[in-house]
Amino acid sequence: MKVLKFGGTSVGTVESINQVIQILQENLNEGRKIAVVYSAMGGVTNRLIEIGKLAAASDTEYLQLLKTVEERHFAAVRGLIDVKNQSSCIAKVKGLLNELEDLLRGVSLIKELSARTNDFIVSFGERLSTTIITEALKNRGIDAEYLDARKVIKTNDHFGYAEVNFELTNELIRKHFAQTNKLQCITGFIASTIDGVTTTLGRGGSDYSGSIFGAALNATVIEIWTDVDGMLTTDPRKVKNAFTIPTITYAEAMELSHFGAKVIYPPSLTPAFQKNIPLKILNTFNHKHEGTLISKTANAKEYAITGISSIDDIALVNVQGGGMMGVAGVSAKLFSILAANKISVILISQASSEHSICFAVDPKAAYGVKEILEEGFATEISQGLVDNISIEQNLSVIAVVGESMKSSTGTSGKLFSVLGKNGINVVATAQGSSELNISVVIYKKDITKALNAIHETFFQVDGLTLNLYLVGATGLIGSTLLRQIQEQKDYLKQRKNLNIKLVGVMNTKKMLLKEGGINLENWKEDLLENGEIANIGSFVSDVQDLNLPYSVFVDCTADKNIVQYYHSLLSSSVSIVTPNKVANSGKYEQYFMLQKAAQKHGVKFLYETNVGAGLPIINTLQGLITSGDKINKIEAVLSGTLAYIFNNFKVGDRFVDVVKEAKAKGYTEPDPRDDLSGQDVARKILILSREAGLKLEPEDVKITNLLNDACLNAPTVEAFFEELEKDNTRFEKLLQDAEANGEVLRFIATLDEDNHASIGLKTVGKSHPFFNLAGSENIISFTTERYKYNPLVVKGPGAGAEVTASGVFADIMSISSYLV
Ligand SMILES: NC(=O)C1=CN([C@@H]2O[C@H](COP(=O)(O)OP(=O)(O)OC[C@H]3O[C@@H](n4cnc5c(N)ncnc54)[C@H](OP(=O)(O)O)[C@@H]3O)[C@@H](O)[C@H]2O)C=CC1
Ligand SMILES: N[C@@H](CC=O)C(=O)O
Ligand code: NA
Repeated sequence: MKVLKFGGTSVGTVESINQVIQILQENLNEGRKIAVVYSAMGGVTNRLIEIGKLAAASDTEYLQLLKTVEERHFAAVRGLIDVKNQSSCIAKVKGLLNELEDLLRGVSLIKELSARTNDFIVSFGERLSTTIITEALKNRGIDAEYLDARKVIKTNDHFGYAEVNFELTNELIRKHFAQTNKLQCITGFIASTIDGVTTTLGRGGSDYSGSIFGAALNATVIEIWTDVDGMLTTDPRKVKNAFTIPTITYAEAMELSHFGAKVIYPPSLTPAFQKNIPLKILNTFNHKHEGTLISKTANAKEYAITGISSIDDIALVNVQGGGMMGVAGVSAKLFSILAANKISVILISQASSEHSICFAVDPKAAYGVKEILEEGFATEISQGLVDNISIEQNLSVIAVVGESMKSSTGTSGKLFSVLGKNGINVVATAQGSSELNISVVIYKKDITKALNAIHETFFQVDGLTLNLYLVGATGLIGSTLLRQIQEQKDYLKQRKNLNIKLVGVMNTKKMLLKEGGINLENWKEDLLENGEIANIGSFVSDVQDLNLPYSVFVDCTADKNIVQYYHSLLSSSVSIVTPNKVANSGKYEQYFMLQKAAQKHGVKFLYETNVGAGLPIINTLQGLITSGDKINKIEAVLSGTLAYIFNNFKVGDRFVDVVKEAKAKGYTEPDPRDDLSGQDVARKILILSREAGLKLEPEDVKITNLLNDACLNAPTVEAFFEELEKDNTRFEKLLQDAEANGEVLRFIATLDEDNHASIGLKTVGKSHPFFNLAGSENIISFTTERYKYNPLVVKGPGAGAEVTASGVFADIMSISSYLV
């Protein structure tokens, strides 16, 4: 024998009831013996409760609502049963509705609605749906019979949540089934007292009915048919990669549903669990899907956890007091007060110092709880043993559930690390000693982010996803970066199980954000066609409001204003990667604050390309410092542009043409004067000095500038080129003088032994290590305590789109390995 139970949505419409009939027909075709329990049509129970209340208030609107209930059931009859057979079913339905109407008239006359009457009113929901389905089955030639569960399920008179007399109920069910071979169509949710007064079975009522019948009949399985594909790893409305858990234990299912998984209400399935009858959660609307099998022992698990559930809205009550320490009985008293007042506690956490106990309750109950406790602990409060009962609202709880936690280590470590790296503050935590569940209380605003991050980390269904926001997307570095990511996408997916999802792009004119991701193949057209007017302030707030896990903000501009948003982004746990040097070369205080903000919020602020583009300079320097070395001196060629210019400028050439060439090759700053004025190199040596541990300010760097005032003050880049053309002889002379001595021109940055930073144009001879540089090559020589006699040297192309974008890309990649 198999017991099937169909919920409200499964019997909610003609189409869905047809699905139900098909499922039953398939079972019968296979020769299975089945019994079937039905809920009321979806929404009808609530409607009946509303109607009852209106009637008790003598509000005649109940009659209109009753009409809609009536119409819905008649429509079902018309849709399910052939015209020639409809009349007897219509008569039955009409009979029930008349009875209900009489009852409601009585309620409206006496203006009173007891729990007992309410149970009777709602019982019509299941009686109507089951009557219609039974007739529909008969109409299709199935030998079905209506069974009003009130005949066999016997309870006490706790109306609304009646308790079952199992001895009597089991006997009546068995007796009834022994007498009939017809397919039993059973009303869920309802029962009656021994005297025949209608009762209901409380929350999860129809599941409970299914379980009662399954247990009484020793069913091989109880199938709970609903509108989802079984129990999911987490809430699919919040996490799109949630998937069906194929097998789960009773205990896990209990835990998951205690913390909000709404598919079933396991306490109501206890009769089945006690008899070790497996349960299946199946989808009426996708009936070939395997669903979830709930049994005593589940199959070996692929993952460290089984599922994640959450309650969006909870409040924490914190009872605190120095006097609680070592005073026996405070928590006993606390929980007996809560129990006496029927306050249901979602989670409890007590510090081992016993200084405070906090517990989670429904937010609606929280202030009532505070009052009750203040009254209950009045003496302790007056004696100073309990000094504070406080409430914190706007919280959510997440429970990570799984029996495998018992046998594997590191689950909680991983959980807290995921939360930490995504800047999700844990307000309270509890772990059951059964090691079946770890619960964390977090701020409500972080719930979706937390569920996604935890789900991605533990299940890695579709790999881990970095959410990327790029400002400066249409620029040289930005667009090269997007092309490189696009080219590398498949490799990252296959080899690293990593996705880079471009969520936002922006330039000076437009901005575009898509939570689901912007296609890397046509992002430019998309931005142009669908982008809104650019506004960096609202772009940043959108990033913060989306609050996606593993977020990285990439600034590929040379803009000064964007930098003011860095701190706020890092504080919202968004990592930053940037080739833009402005943030790190402004006031020392700003540089320092950004470093601190990243550390504090568990995110990364990476800027390898600030110096020498993709060359590993910042990382090398950081490695030296963190491993305890001390920098004595840095000497470097740090401008790709100036290196290129002085490698290619020949006597007889126009200096301005070589500068234009460097620009065309993508080496210069958006405004090449930043390079020629020494500004760009000054920024770089300042950043290196700071990385080396010095608190230098921009004005501490001594600059020898290459440009005259006319060039510096030219209003546009074009006008600057015109001025530069006029200054050709000066550059030619510099070159001729150098060549006369067999030397070359090099723009060199130095941090000397006395911690003085300076930059300027120098001539170097053949024996100097900087003599042989080609193209846009940079060279950085670190003399340190450990590299005292022979400096550590990094050399290679230090500018250009490909090498810079790949340096930015490498920083993004290093964030991914830190986060996972
Ligand atoms: N070129 C190189 O070799 C290296 C460059 N860098 C650094 O990389 C950064 C980018 O350089 P590069 O790509 O050459 O510069 P580009 O001028 O080519 O690109 C700059 C991009 O930033 C956008 N932008 C500028 N201001 C804003 C703003 N306020 N809001 C939104 N978008 C803005 C521009 O938009 P729009 O397209 O609308 O103009 C453009 O897309 C610079 O900071 C540079 O110092 C670092 C190392 C090496
Ligand atoms: N304009 C810069 C680019 C790298 O920072 C340079 O020329 O080095
Ligand atoms: Na670099």
